[in-house]
Order: sequence, then C-alpha cells, then structure tokens
Amino acid sequence: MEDVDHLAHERSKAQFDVEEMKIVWAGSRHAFEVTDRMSRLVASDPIFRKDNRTLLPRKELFKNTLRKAAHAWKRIIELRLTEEEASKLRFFADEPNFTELHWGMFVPFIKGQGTDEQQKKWLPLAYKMQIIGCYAQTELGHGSNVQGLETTATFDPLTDEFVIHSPTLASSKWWPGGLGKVSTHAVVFARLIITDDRDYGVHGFIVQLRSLDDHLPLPGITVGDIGNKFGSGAYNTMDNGLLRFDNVRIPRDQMLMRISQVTREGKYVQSNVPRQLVYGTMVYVRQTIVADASCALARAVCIATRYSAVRRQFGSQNGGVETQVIDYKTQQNRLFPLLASAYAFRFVGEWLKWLYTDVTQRLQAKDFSTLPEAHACTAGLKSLTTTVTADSIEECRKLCGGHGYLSCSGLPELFAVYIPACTYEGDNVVLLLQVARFLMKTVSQLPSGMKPVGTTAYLGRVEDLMQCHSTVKKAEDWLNPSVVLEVFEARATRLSVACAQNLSKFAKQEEGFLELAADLVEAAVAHCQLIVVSKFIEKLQEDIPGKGVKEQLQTLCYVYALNLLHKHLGDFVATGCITPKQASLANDQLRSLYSQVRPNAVALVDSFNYTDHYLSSILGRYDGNVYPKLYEEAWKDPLNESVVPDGYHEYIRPLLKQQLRNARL
Ligand SMILES: CCCCCCCC/C=C\CCCCCCCCC/C=C/C(=O)SCCNC(=O)CCNC(=O)[C@H](O)C(C)(C)COP(=O)(O)OP(=O)(O)OC[C@H]1O[C@@H](n2cnc3c(N)ncnc32)[C@H](O)[C@@H]1OP(=O)(O)O
Ligand SMILES: Cc1cc2nc3c(=O)[nH]c(=O)nc-3n(C[C@H](O)[C@H](O)[C@H](O)COP(=O)(O)OP(=O)(O)OC[C@H]3O[C@@H](n4cnc5c(N)ncnc54)[C@H](O)[C@@H]3O)c2cc1C
Repeated sequence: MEDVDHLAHERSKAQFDVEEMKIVWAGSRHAFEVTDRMSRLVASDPIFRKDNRTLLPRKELFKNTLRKAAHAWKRIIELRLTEEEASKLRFFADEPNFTELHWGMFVPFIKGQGTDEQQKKWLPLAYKMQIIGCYAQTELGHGSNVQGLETTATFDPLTDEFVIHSPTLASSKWWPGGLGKVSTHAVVFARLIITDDRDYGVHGFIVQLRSLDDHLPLPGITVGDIGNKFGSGAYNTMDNGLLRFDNVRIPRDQMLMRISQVTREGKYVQSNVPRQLVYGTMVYVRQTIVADASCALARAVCIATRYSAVRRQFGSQNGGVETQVIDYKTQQNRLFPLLASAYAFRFVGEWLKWLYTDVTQRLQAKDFSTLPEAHACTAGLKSLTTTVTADSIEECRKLCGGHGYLSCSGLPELFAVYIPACTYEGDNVVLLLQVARFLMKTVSQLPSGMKPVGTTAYLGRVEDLMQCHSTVKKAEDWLNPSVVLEVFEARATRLSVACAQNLSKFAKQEEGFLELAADLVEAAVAHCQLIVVSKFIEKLQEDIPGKGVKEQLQTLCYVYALNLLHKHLGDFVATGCITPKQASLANDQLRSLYSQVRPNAVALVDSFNYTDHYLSSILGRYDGNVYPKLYEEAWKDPLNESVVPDGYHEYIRPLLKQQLRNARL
C-alpha cells in the first residue's frame, strides 16, 4: 500500500521532460544539484522532523527551534558546507529562527555599511557565530516612517563614545527577529546627534546587548520577547523582541561609517553618496523576498494540485468513479493561474537578483544612476509577489475543501508563517506608493525629452501607447507575446498618465499624492504586473532545452497574462486599449489554455522538486496516498490518547445526568 503511486496515471500524461523542467525551476543544473542534495539531507535527519510543531506550547516550540538551529550549524561545520549549501540547508530546515536575521540582515548590513576596518573586526566574529546579531530598526511608535524613529545616538566628545538612549516608550525597539531571547548584538537604527545638538537623521550602530559569558543583558539594556503571534507554531518559533536603552555607551567606531562618519573631534562627514544607501539592506532583503515568494506559492500550489487530482466529487453514473475535482473548470480557473504565477515569480525573482547584483557593482564604481529604479523594482515586486502569494495560499486552502483546514494539510501554518511578508521589509501599500512616486517622476520628466530606461522604457513611447488599440480579432491572436505586452504597456501608461494629469491639478504635489493615493497604488500595481509579464516573455527568448519544456512555459506565460487581463478587465477596457469583444476572446483563449495545462498539472508541480518533508502536507504527498494517512494522523492527536477525554467526569457526565433528570421531570 505504502509504495503505490496514486498519481502515477497523472504523471504518465505529462507532455514534457520533468527532469529538465526541474533544472529550469532551480535556475541551473548546479543550483538543482545543490538544492536537491540539501533538501534530502534535511529530510533524512530526524532532528529536522516537523510533526507536532503546531501542538507544542511556545516555550517548548522555541527550545526545539534552538535545537534545530544549533544542529543545522553543527552539520554545516561538520560537512564543510559552502555558503550556498548552508543557506539551502537552513531553507529546507523550514523553521523561522534568529539565524535568518543574523545571516540575512546583520551580516549584510555590516558588509554594506561598514568600513574596511569595521568589516575586518565584526565579520569574522559573525561568520563563526561567536556573536549573533539582529536588525533593530522598527520601534513601537514607528515602522514605515524610518525618518520618524526616535532612538538617539548622541556623541560624547569627552569619552569618544555614542550614548544610545530610548527617550520615550514609543521609541522602544519592537519587532526585530532574534532580538527577544537570542541576539548578543544588534544593528540599531538611531538618530545621530552631535555636540552642536544638531540631528543628522537616522544611522546604523552596532550595539552589544547581552554578555558573551552568561547571556544576561548588559547594563542599561532592557530586552525581551514581544509575545505570541498569529497562528499555532508558525512564526512563533521566532523571538521577535523589544529593546530599550538607558544611556548605553558604545565606542565611536561602532557607528557604521562607510557612508558617513563622525570624527574624533565630533565633525560629521558625509561621503558623496545618496543618504538612501543607509536603506541598502532593506533593498537586498526585498529582493530575496521575491524569490522566497515563488517558493511559498509553489509549495501551496503543489499541495492543492496533487490533492485536486486525488480528490473526487460528483459525476459518477451508476456507482462508477466520481470526477477528479481538478477536472472542474472552476477549479482550473482558480488553480492554474496560481501555478502560472509561481513560475512567473520565479523568473522575475531571477531577474531581480541580476538587477540587484548590477546596481551593487555600479554603486561600488560610484555610479548611482540606477539606484532609484532598483529601489522601485525591489519595493514594487516585493509588494506584488507577497500580496499575491499570501492570498493564494488561502485560495489553495479553499481549493482543498474541508481537509485544507486541517493542520496536517500544511496550509494553515504556511499561511500563518507567510502573511507577515506583506508587512515586514516595508508595508506593501507604503512600498507601492514609493513605486508610484518613481513613476510620477518619470512621467513628469517626459516633456523635457528625458528618455526613460530600464523597466520604464515603455513610457518613452507614451504617445503611441496612449493611442494604441489592440489588433486582436480571434482568440488565438492573443497567443502572441508582442500583442500581450502592448496591452499591458498601454494599460500601465494610461493609468500613470491619468494620475500625473490629476496630480497636476493640485497646487502642492504632496497634497495631490495624499488625495490620489488609491489611484497611484493601482498605477503602481499595473507597472509591476507589466514587469512580471515582460520578464516571463524575456525568459522564453532563452534557449530552453528539454522535450516540451518551453511549450509548457509558453502556456503558463499566457495563462498568467490573460488571467490578469481578465481580473483587471475594468482597467484594460476603460483605458481603451482593448474592446469588450477582445476581452471576451481573451477569456475564450484562457479556457483553452487550461485544457492544455490540465494533463501536465501534476508534472508541473513535481518540477518544483519538493520533498514530502518540505511540503509537510498529507494532502500534498508525492504518492497521493491521502486518505489512509489522514486517518492515521487523526489518531495521533493528543485528544485521542484516551478514549474518554479529560474533563468527562467534571463537565460532560454531570451535564448528561442533568439532562436525564430534566427529561424525567
Ligand atoms: C508549514 C509552514 C512552516 C514554516 C515555513 C517557514 C518557511 C518560511 C517562509 C517564508 C519566510 C521567508 C523569511 C524571509 C526572512 C524575512 C525576515 C523578515 C525580517 C524583517 C525585517 C524588517 O522588517 S526590517 C524593517 C523594515 N522596514 C521597512 O521596510 C520600513 C519601510 N520604510 C521605508 O523603507 C522608508 O521609510 C520609505 C521608503 C517608506 C520612506 O523613506 P524616506 O526616507 O522617508 O524617503 P522619502 O522621503 O519617501 O523618499 C526620499 C527619496 O528616497 C527614495 N528612497 C526611499 N527609499 C529608498 C531606498 N531604499 N533606496 C533608494 N532610494 C530610496 C525615494 O524614492 C525618494 O526618492 P525621490 O522621490 O526623492 O527621488
Ligand atoms: C513578523 C515580523 C517580523 C519583523 N521583523 C523585523 C525586524 O527584524 N527588524 C525590524 O526592524 N522590524 C521588523 N518588523 C517590523 C516591520 O518592518 C514593520 O512592521 C513594517 O515596516 C510596517 O511598519 P508598521 O508596523 O509601522 O506599520 P504602519 O506603518 O503603522 O502601518 C499601519 C497601516 O498604515 C498604512 N500606512 C502607513 N503609512 C502610510 C502612508 N504613508 N500612506 C498610506 N498608508 C499608510 C499601512 O498601509 C498599514 O495599513 C517585523 C514585522 C513583522 C510583522
């Protein structure tokens, strides 16, 4: 029974080479090999087991996470894993913990903002985990508005130190992951105040929080966990913390001084670079979050697709087999666009990584010209992909019917872990407003003859795009990349230009921005969706080996684009780039694309190459052996440890007896 593959028939229908698709998904043969090896290593190690996570009380859950993190580190050292392998191992261990912030923000911040000497001093300690760091920016009173942070770092020229202080309750650091119970050090964002009492704005400082001998907080430091968060298990493995400083002194050289310096004499020296570089670590992390979105979305879609192929409802004649729910058009219409989005986000994530690397190299050569675009792309795509992924995980739960609501479907915990991605590293609406700002600036520069480049290059064709009307006459005409691209460009242009025109009616631009914020956000979304569509299309220009692989990706690309067109029909029709008739042809084409995806659906999710350990879902099991395993799982619940529950004698029996007496009366 155990070895039967209930999905074998589904797999036999695939029209493409799954092994080759796995390589496309991983990004390269090398990336596939590393990912595959690390995921299996984690899956075969009993310490990384994940069952019962949602049933453990917080303290036990947290201690268990510490145990796993320590074990992961031990394996990384024993096996002499490379940085790439180590990060994959941590990824597949699949439990949010302090190491994410240590490796993901603390180390990158020192690398990006520390001088050579500061890097020499701090990085070796951090690399060996002789110190553990977190990223303490957000405060109780301010998160989005970084310039509004209140913690102060006042220079004392007598002792050559900074005095770090929390002047108000609202200035308490609040949320940093790893801070609550683990970190020995933090990168602290504080307002720099120098002797002349001038406030130089927010800067980053390295502050030691806990003793390296007994882990007790150092004098002047109050630190703790902020409390239980949404869902069971989930993000509660992380010690998001609170932190207050009571005039804590640190040496001057613990201000990260790559971008600006304070001299021994108390003189502020600003390097000739944009001040926004102090936000560089956020830009880096936003870029990684886009890649993570495709993984989380793929995970949910894998579960929902396999289960939809296993689950049968209705449609049987004379007691025969019922219809697989994946064959219902409504199920396909809900599921296949999510499958297509997972692939779309994968490719846009790859491209964003390239963009980030490119901007980093330029910055090193003091070329800051592409910084605004890198900020807009990382902010916008972080916002778009996390919003869609969070909503899609919930949709996948619904696609799995009642069983999706069981913890062992893996979906509730995935949802609970994932949704804060819409908030951390920048609230998604706040980030879209940054994109809108960038778009409005670009549009306003067009009349002066400024030629937009990169992802806004299409705005350089504003006149054509404001006039263009799609040439589609029959459904198949939609299967043309330039036809699709043109309508997405026209829609994005028209929404941006309409906002710019409305903004120009305000005497003060900032007033207009506040009043028109909802429209600006819509224009920003249209621009970001265009980027995703265009990067998917660009991916298809590459040489992609493997039987049928490119054809599958082409189908998914059209599913992604035409589904968006259908969902945002109002925009496309109202801005005049397509007619209602053409919209209806797009919908006809979409239905026909679903029929092409259907035989390949299970193979397309197999191509993610996820182990059952990583999926942690009975509904998404590779072998599709769902019902016997659900049945077994039910009996493992602590409530089933005794036949008669605790509490029977106190609460159930007296009730029943009472009812009996009442009945007799
Ligand atoms: C079954 C399930 C089991 C469990 C499975 C577990 C698996 C886990 C799965 C998934 C989890 C993935 C885990 C990933 C790890 C993530 C860890 C999360 C850690 C979180 C950390 C944080 O949140 S850190 C804090 C982040 N905070 C923010 O992001 C704050 C947001 N605010 C800002 O960024 C700024 O304040 C804002 C940009 C909004 C405004 O800045 P301000 O200085 O006020 O600028 P403004 O005046 O608006 O603009 C001026 C000018 O500057 C430009 N600009 C702004 N920012 C940047 C920038 N970064 N770079 C370049 N330029 C920038 C702006 O556009 C303006 O330009 P102009 O218009 O003047 O040209
Ligand atoms: C799980 C988790 C982990 C985190 N980890 C860290 C960490 O490690 N380090 C760290 O420093 N921080 C961390 N944070 C904090 C996080 O970065 C902030 O919560 C985030 O930046 C949002 O800021 P906020 O909480 O101030 O939201 P707010 O800005 O208060 O948002 C509240 C509402 O107001 C709206 N809003 C705000 N400003 C505007 C505007 N200008 N226009 C229109 N609407 C607006 C938002 O859209 C939102 O709907 C974490 C948060 C979470 C949830």
